Amino acid sequence: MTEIPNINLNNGVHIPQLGFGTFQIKPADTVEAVQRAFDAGYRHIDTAQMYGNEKEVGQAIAQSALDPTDVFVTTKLNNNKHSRDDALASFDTSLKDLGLERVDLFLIHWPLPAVGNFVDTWRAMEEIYQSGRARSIGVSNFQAHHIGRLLAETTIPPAVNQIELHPYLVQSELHAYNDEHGIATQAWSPIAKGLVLDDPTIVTVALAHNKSAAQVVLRWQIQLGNIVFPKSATPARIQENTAIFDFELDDSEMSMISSLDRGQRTGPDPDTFNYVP
Ligand SMILES: NC(=O)C1=CN([C@@H]2O[C@H](COP(=O)(O)OP(=O)(O)OC[C@H]3O[C@@H](n4cnc5c(N)ncnc54)[C@H](OP(=O)(O)O)[C@@H]3O)[C@@H](O)[C@H]2O)C=CC1
Ligand SMILES: O=C1CO[C@H](CO)[C@@H](O)[C@@H]1O
Repeated sequence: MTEIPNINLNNGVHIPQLGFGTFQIKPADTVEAVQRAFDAGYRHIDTAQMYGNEKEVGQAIAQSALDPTDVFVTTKLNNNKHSRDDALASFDTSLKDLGLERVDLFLIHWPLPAVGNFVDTWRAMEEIYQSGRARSIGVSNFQAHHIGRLLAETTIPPAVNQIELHPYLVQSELHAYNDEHGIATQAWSPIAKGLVLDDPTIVTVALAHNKSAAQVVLRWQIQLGNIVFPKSATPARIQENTAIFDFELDDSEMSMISSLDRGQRTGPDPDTFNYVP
């Protein structure tokens, strides 16, 4: 595998542009899956308090031959932890479960507009950042108007905005907004949970490059400058999803894939999602 490139975040921290997603990997399967990911060359793991597998991600890191500082670890604040005290306490629990002294990136998982306190939650994230125990802080599922409030009312700009983004939900405007404010875009469900893999345009481009549809979509993401962390519990796919740095899509192929946009979400709409467990 060619080396995975890094993206330089707005605070100078480097993040590998390709990582490994762990949503819906059962705790009992997580150590093995993450270990396979390390063996395949991934050095960036995306987890969340919500996924219930932080302990197992931590075990995989501890059991590997890697120095923990060589693995970029992201976790996310759960929706029922938005108050300052809960945010600080749950962050401590995440560190304990992961077995780490610090994480590389800590995100607010959802803005929860009806709950209405994400600006205060962000101030707790700033405290965590200032304590040095999260090398970077960011947001997930924030729309431009949510980020606008953070930029206007708080001190530290988010390093990333992690949003649903794939060929059926290209998010050009939000991506441009993130760029304009120096915020890196992370694409969750980068292959739309598999939904886009039978698309005839993607299949045609894949055939032209002798690559799989998933590899072509991930390559499209990389060339857009997005940070991706496809999830797979299948050993061959974990490997396959890394083989995306030995070919390039031309401008016309990039446009063909981007033009598949149909504003189709596979997950909740951030403006109306207010679920608190
Ligand atoms: N911030 C947020 O709100 C969210 C963040 N995320 C993060 O993003 C990560 C990725 O998103 P996710 O929703 O998992 O969706 P993905 O777009 O990564 O798709 C995962 C699905 O695609 C399958 N798959 C993976 N690779 C291939 C391949 N090469 N060929 C065919 N099928 C493949 C997997 O199957 P199999 O496992 O059986 O191989 C799985 O069913 C999550 O794991 C999580 O870390 C996700 C959702 C929301
Ligand atoms: O991270 C997550 C995994 O996917 C779920 C369903 O799409 C999301 O709600 C959640 O944010």
